[in-house]
Amino acid sequence: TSFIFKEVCGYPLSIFFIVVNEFCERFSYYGMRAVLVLYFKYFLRWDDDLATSIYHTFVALCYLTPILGAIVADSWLGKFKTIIYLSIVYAIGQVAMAVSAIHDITDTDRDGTPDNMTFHVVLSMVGLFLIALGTGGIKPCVAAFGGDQFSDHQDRQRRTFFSVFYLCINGGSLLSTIITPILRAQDCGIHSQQKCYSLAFGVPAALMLVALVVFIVGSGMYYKAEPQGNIMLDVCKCIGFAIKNRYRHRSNQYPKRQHWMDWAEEKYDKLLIAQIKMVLKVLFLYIPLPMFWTLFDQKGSRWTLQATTMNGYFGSLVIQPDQMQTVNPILILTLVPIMDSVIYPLINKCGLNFTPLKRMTVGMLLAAIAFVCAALVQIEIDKTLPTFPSTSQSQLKLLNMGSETVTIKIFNDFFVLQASNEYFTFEAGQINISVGHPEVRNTISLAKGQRQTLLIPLTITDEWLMTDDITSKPQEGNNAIRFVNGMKTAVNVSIPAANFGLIEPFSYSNYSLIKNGKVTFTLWSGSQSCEYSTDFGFGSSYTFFIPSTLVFGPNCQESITAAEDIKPNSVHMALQIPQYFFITAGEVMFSVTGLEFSYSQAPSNMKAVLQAGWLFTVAIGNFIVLIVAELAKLPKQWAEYVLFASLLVAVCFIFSIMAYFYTYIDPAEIEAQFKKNVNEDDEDNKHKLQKTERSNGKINVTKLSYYNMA
Ligand SMILES: N[C@@H](Cc1ccccc1)C(=O)N[C@@H](Cc1ccccc1)C(=O)O
Repeated sequence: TSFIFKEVCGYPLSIFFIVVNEFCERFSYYGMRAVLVLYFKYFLRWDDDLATSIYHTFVALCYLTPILGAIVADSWLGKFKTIIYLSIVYAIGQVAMAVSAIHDITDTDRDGTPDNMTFHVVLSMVGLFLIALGTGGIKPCVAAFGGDQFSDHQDRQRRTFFSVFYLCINGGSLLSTIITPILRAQDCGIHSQQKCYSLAFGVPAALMLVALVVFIVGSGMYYKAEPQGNIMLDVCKCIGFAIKNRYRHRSNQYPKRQHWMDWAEEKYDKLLIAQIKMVLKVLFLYIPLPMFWTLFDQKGSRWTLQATTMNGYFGSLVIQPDQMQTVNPILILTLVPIMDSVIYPLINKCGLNFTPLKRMTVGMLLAAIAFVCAALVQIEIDKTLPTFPSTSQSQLKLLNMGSETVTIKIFNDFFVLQASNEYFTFEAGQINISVGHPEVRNTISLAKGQRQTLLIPLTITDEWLMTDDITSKPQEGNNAIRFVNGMKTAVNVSIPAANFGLIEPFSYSNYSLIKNGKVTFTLWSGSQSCEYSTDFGFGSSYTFFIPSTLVFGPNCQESITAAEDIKPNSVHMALQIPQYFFITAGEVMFSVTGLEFSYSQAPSNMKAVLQAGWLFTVAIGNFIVLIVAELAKLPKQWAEYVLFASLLVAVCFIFSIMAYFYTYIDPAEIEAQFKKNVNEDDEDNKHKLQKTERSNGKINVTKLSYYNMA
């Protein structure tokens, strides 16, 4: 097809539209993904399990649909039209998501909650399906279409293009993962104000429309390779015939052929057979690759969970656990230029031939190192975690509700108690406690596997109270807080985000989860009130004790005592930076190189198909996470990290052997030779090829015979 070819600094101008398109599309995808689980949980009101399963199913679907997009592009519509049509599908999906998040549409009673949840669920599921079809479908086409814009001699420029392409992906995803959570946190609505998911999905929808418009604007400048018929069907038929023919000629009387695909020669074009061999060779090399993604994709799940058990205070800045993920695109934006302009040229200068497959091998090793770092951090975290009772043990803490100190005797040990912060561990089911002078004795039954607090009353002859305490770290960096009322009157405790309710005299509230930062509690007793402020870190649990002597006034700061049930997270989130550094350095070496490798080693009519094969390794990697985590079931998280690191090192070893035997090819050169020779007889053909071999020394005999040209 005809197109206007313009070059800027040796690069086709058309790639400008392609990289801007990719920037907007990735903004759209990652922005929507950043708030998806919260949308399920808080808008659609799904439980955690359903929300995470639907989320992972969606992500997996996004990496399976590239196969569909690639087949349509390479066999039928061509990459350009496939990108246009599937981008429209994608944008419709994003708009459907934005509309599904407008609560006012079905909020007939105007109470701020949707009244017809089915409408919102169905619309958002249709939206997600269209998005998965769109994003996955265009993904292999956009990268390959970008590669198509370069001519055969522009290898260096094409490599730079793939690096810039990767930078745009990460620029877009970085911006959107920062912006959409902010948009979601705004309040919006027509009749009532609610969290603004419609805006958080609306902006990605708008960016997808921008991506589409930018791509269409560049239309006249693209080189558009024509699809060459239903290539995938031909490939399948050709492979099927080769297998059948080989089976038919299995007896020793038939001479062996160099490659099993050569058994298709009786019926199929030699060029097609050669192209299939190229694809199969690369696909075979892909077999170990999913293991890299298995580790890579855990930064979104396991590493974020790890961050929830860490301290996120960076001076006055507080980093939330899921915000640590933005370290990845930030590092990509710095590492890709450093690698391209410093590290790789330096390695070249040292005379080392750092081939794509060697880079990918090093990338895998770096990812394994990242997991060893994660394991070391986990060991540090584990040291700070409380020791919870085993199923045969009980733990007990004592809290003196009176103002006088009391002497307590448990078995034969004496304790002088104001308020205790410590849990004592017991193997026995019952313990004898003697309190005060003269002694009051009591036999306490303890619950196995539980933590409990014994509230010793003001008058020790009164009834003794036992509370059940929290036995796991609060999730997602929250703090679990409760109040014990030691007063003779009921007290109401509230904060803007929670109400602990009315706490009866000598009793206690349930735990409430609150975020980190400074919190001011307001305590009410009748018309009297006072305020108590305190700072919370991440992942702690406290029991606040309101003493009988409390005097209501402007503040009750001095009177209330805090018993620490679980210490706040003390290992700093900055310790995760080395693991992020290594996994991202690994990603640059593995993923950026792999993207370009998949393009450069693919025959011209199957470029998108090989890109889809590359993305398929991501989908398989995600499934392996589920399988290994389910099968291994290791009691310690650090051991699981070490297991994944070891598996990757083993896989990396196998890959390096496979890579050693891989011979790089120039598909364009091989295809050109086939086309040149198509009408010439065998003798003439051989003669010409020998001449080529002598003149450019690039194509070697093994390669010619492998592709059956000689
Ligand atoms: N580094 C990632 C982008 C990212 C952004 C924010 C949080 C985590 C990751 C990236 O470049 N992704 C690329 C390539 C890729 C990586 C993994 C699986 C499939 C593709 C992308 O195209 O999204």
